[in-house]
Amino acid sequence: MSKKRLVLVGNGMAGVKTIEEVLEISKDLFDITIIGEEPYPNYNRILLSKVLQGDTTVEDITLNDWSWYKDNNIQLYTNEKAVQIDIEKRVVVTNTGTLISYDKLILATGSRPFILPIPGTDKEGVTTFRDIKDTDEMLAASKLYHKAAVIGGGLLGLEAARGLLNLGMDVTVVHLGSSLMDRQLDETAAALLKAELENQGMKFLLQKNTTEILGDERVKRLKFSDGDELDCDLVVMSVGILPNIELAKNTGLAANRGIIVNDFLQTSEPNIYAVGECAEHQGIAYGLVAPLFEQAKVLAKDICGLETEPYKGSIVSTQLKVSGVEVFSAGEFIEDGNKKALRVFDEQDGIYKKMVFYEKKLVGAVLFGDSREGNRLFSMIKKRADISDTVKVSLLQPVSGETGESIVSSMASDEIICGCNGVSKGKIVQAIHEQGCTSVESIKACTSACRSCGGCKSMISELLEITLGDNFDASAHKETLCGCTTLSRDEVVEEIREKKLMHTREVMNVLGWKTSDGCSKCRPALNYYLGMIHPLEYEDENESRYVNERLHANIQKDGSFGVVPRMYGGVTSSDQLRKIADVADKYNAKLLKITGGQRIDIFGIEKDDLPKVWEELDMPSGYAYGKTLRTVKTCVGETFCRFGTQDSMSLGIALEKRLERVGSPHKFKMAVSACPRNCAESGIKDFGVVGVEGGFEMYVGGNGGTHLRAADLLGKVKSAEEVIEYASAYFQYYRETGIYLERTSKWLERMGLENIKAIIEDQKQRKELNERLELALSVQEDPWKKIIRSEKLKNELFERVTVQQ
Ligand SMILES: Cc1cc2nc3c(=O)[nH]c(=O)nc-3n(C[C@H](O)[C@H](O)[C@H](O)COP(=O)(O)OP(=O)(O)OC[C@H]3O[C@@H](n4cnc5c(N)ncnc54)[C@H](O)[C@@H]3O)c2cc1C
Ligand SMILES: NC(=O)c1ccc[n+]([C@@H]2O[C@H](COP(=O)([O-])OP(=O)(O)OC[C@H]3O[C@@H](n4cnc5c(N)ncnc54)[C@H](O)[C@@H]3O)[C@@H](O)[C@H]2O)c1
Ligand code: SF4
Ligand code: FES
Repeated sequence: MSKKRLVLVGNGMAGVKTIEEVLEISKDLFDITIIGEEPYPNYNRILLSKVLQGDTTVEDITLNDWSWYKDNNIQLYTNEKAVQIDIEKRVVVTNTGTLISYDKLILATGSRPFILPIPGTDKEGVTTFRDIKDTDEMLAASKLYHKAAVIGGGLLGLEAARGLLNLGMDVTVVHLGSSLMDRQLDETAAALLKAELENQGMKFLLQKNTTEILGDERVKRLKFSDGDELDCDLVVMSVGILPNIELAKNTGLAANRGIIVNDFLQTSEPNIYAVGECAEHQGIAYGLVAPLFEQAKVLAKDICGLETEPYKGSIVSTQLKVSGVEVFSAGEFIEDGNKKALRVFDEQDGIYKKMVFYEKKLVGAVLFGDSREGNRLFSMIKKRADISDTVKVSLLQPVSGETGESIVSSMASDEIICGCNGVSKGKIVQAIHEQGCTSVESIKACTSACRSCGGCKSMISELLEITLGDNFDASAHKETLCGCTTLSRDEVVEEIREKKLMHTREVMNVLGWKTSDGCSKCRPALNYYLGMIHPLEYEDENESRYVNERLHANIQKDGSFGVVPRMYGGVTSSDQLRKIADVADKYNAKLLKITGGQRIDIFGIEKDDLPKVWEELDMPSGYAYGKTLRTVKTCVGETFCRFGTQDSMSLGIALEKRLERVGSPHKFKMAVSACPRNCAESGIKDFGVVGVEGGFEMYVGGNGGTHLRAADLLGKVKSAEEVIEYASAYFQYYRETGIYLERTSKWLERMGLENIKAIIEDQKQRKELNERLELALSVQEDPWKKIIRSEKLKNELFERVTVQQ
């Protein structure tokens, strides 16, 4: 039987993926020809962001090199554009006059960037970000010019802006709406994202409508509808995309925004198909690879004559590829009358998680700051899983206990695990069984999974564990510090001590980090470990800290900040209250609120006003944002209460003054109650003290948050001095052995209460722990005062973005 002629127009990601799927079904069905306008073999467009950001090179993003076409007998025309289709004769005509006959024709012409219809877009220095040529243009411009304006604060614009920052440019993102990534994030997540990117050095002009690009030959300035202007010598236009449908339209195929296709990717002409960004299915033209790869699978089967499920549309998820930022969005992420949201917002650490439910189903999610659960939530959204028997908030916790079985194990074989590269669970399992893969790295090499954004890594690890069963070598799959290294927390800490490493960069270089900059998980963790190991020598890296810690205040939903001054033991004075009231009035505070830790939170302070507020308060920072001692809650105790057996306030104040400021793996809360009635809730604190006849009982590992845990009895002592000595030793032991971001409740369970007790009760070890803590405490100073004193710090942290009028 003679082969049929299959022609593909568009040598991009969706088209070539379809050909790969066809070849996998059979190499003997078709004589294949591909026409591509770009001069390259098929490459991974997604990774252009990484090329611009300096994480990889153009050479490394090729998906199928020239030899692949040859080996598969594919006739390839590059640098050639299909300009006409003769439906009667079944011939494609290219711009060079080449005639190519087909039996089946696939159009995969992708999209082109939308160019704003304003004067000046033809000036030198105005570019888009779509292909290798654009990327090269930006790389070259960064060597000659300094000020870049990126128009459009969507995924593409932000990834471009991060790349240009990495190239040393001064970058301003000009965005039409009031919040970034408005197609993927709600306002809260967008505000957190903006704050994080500002701290990386990106500048923003929101709600700015660009009306003209000014300059002579080359761009000099942008002009906005409100009359403002912005100097720039490079403009990147990233305001969305438009499907390439001209060829289809000229041929008379039905088209709307994209080329209209049915559930088998057929156009209005029986032998012509469309796939990828150029195709419109049920009114949607997708702009992400995962849905395009799903289409490719259906199309390949159909075209090869195999029975296939129809394509019914896709639910999409996105992740921003900017190092140091974890953002995930999937499905319907905005609530309305019928769709209800569940939000968890850890303001201290800038972690925000939102799930949107419709009836008994999870239909959307937004994660900021910690996106580990993204893949699992996405899988549940896609499956429309019934979650009526699940405690909803537990969906945000790692799989175990309440959430039941692992999502990966319940996935069907043809479900996609790596969306970026279209790799299914079945293909990965096959690689494990047939090619002996035992690690994510080998899976990457054998299947291409995990080669792009890395978002599928945890699922691949889980699949390896499930598939290899008893043969799974846990030590080979130990919990690494993060994806940038193969080392665990303990190994990294040991290496830092042994090799006397002093900077985060040095750790990354010497210990062979896979990324040049680390990520949002390892940078703050390394900063903590280095400070804990070298308390006197290490210079804290503010830029490695989370946004609240960097700015020493708590960012709020509306972008303003909450300020919490220290009130030792929850005790205040009329003088302090007057100052707080004055500051609140003067800086238009929106709310004054008594916190759970017995102090006052002044909400609604603008970022630029923070140093003035601190100066006028003239009180120490309450570290309400820090991974350190937060508060020591006290009851009034024997001073006023008739049940009180001990002076709880004095002890609370002494403990707070002793332990404040020094960093710990996570926040640390304390309480002192003067009798077993326990009014200060000592039983749910990291370290709680209860006054009893003849002394004090000390309780540890309590937690009153999401994972409620009653504290365990550490022991009983006679005097307040002994409490301070034990508490200090306990705190230091946690500092030295805790995993960054591990609360004491988890730490205690991991280490074992008896083991901890043995250390703290040993007089010699207790003394040594106290001495080491003393050393760390000796170099602490109040951060608010430090910033107020230093013009340089003030400028770095609170500088305004200036707009030329
Ligand atoms: C910088 C960047 C980063 C991205 N990051 C992500 C990401 O992280 N995750 C994600 O899911 N998606 C991402 N995307 C989107 C993703 O790359 C696209 O969705 C995907 O490449 C679309 O595939 P396609 O085959 O439909 O189109 P394309 O990959 O654009 O391929 C179309 C090809 O057809 C050619 N062509 C067009 N017309 C003709 C013609 N008449 N004759 C011959 N050839 C023609 C074009 O030159 C092009 O090479 C990103 C896009 C960019 C630009
Ligand atoms: N990580 C990823 O998944 C990733 C990365 C890059 C690109 N992409 C894809 O590539 C495609 C293109 O990305 P994009 O960011 O250009 O598209 P987009 O449509 O997602 O975002 C464009 C943004 O520009 C804004 N905008 C529109 N008009 C404007 C104007 N006049 N001035 C200023 N801002 C304006 C919009 O509000 C929108 O937020 C999308 O399909 C996207 O999904 C994905
Ligand atoms: S804990 Fe005891 S001493 Fe303290 S306030 Fe309550 S009843 Fe009084
Ligand atoms: S999902 Fe992006 S690399 Fe796998």
